Amino acid sequence: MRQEIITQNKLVIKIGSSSITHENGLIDLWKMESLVRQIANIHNSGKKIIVVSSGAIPAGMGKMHLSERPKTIPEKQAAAAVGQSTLMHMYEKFFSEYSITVAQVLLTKEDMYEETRREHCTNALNTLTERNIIPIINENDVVAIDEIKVGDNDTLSAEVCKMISFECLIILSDINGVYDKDPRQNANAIQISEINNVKELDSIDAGDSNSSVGTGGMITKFNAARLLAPSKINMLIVNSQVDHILDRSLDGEDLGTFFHFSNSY
Ligand SMILES: Nc1ncnc2c1ncn2[C@@H]1O[C@H](COP(=O)(O)OP(=O)(O)O)[C@@H](O)[C@H]1O
Ligand SMILES: N[C@@H](CCC(=O)OP(=O)(O)O)C(=O)O
Repeated sequence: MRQEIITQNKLVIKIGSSSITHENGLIDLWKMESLVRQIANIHNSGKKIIVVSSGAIPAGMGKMHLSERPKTIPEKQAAAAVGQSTLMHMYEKFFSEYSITVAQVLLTKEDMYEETRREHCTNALNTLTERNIIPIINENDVVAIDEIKVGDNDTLSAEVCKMISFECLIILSDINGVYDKDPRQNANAIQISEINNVKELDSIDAGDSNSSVGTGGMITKFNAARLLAPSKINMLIVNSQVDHILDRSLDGEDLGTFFHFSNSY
């Protein structure tokens, strides 16, 4: 079942904040460089890639020397504004080493759910990928206040994957995959290799994030899975810190948790 990923050529890769930042929010250059190199290599192999990257608020937090994640809306907006440009600057720098052009795409909830805007957005993303440019998407946190926010990039990346009919969403996280309960709270938690039906999610204890930079934990990853299942789109959650994680996952190695939805639902 897992082998199906080998033949999938249209991938959305979602990068969680912890996969590219230090706990203090500043960009972790080794982590980002390693992920960019792997993504560039997959891109060179001919697959279509869209990146959804978190990290603007932590990066802004780091650059503004804030000791903790901002709580008020204006502070979050300010941190996102500072951090987003830092994030893109670093992606530009690393991808340009492999002669790959990237494009910043900032989305709001209306772009996902309002028909005309959704269509415009789909056209823009298709044009970029057809021209071999890698779109790097984030929520537009500077203008999206709580009531009009998607709120987390697990959900956003699933919506993007559906919108452009890509085949698989790969979520790069700080954990090896899904466990039957949060392994950071339960030492005896057992990892799950494959989920074949969305109903299986109901019996798993999905908790919130435990890190200073993450949003939503496993709760929002399960939301993403529930969005993808009816469209028969697969999903994979893997630990971004495992050596050569993307290459190995795309070779069909049994890493992380594979949500095999293409034949189910
Ligand atoms: N059942 C579960 N299996 C695995 N991780 C879980 C589970 N429930 C909660 N979590 C938490 O979800 C976290 C990953 O989500 P998050 O903190 O948002 O990080 P990221 O932004 O890197 O995806 C894990 O570090 C873990 O603490
Ligand atoms: N849009 C926010 C990211 C929100 C989010 O979902 O974060 P994460 O749980 O680290 O993927 C930012 O750029 O900081």
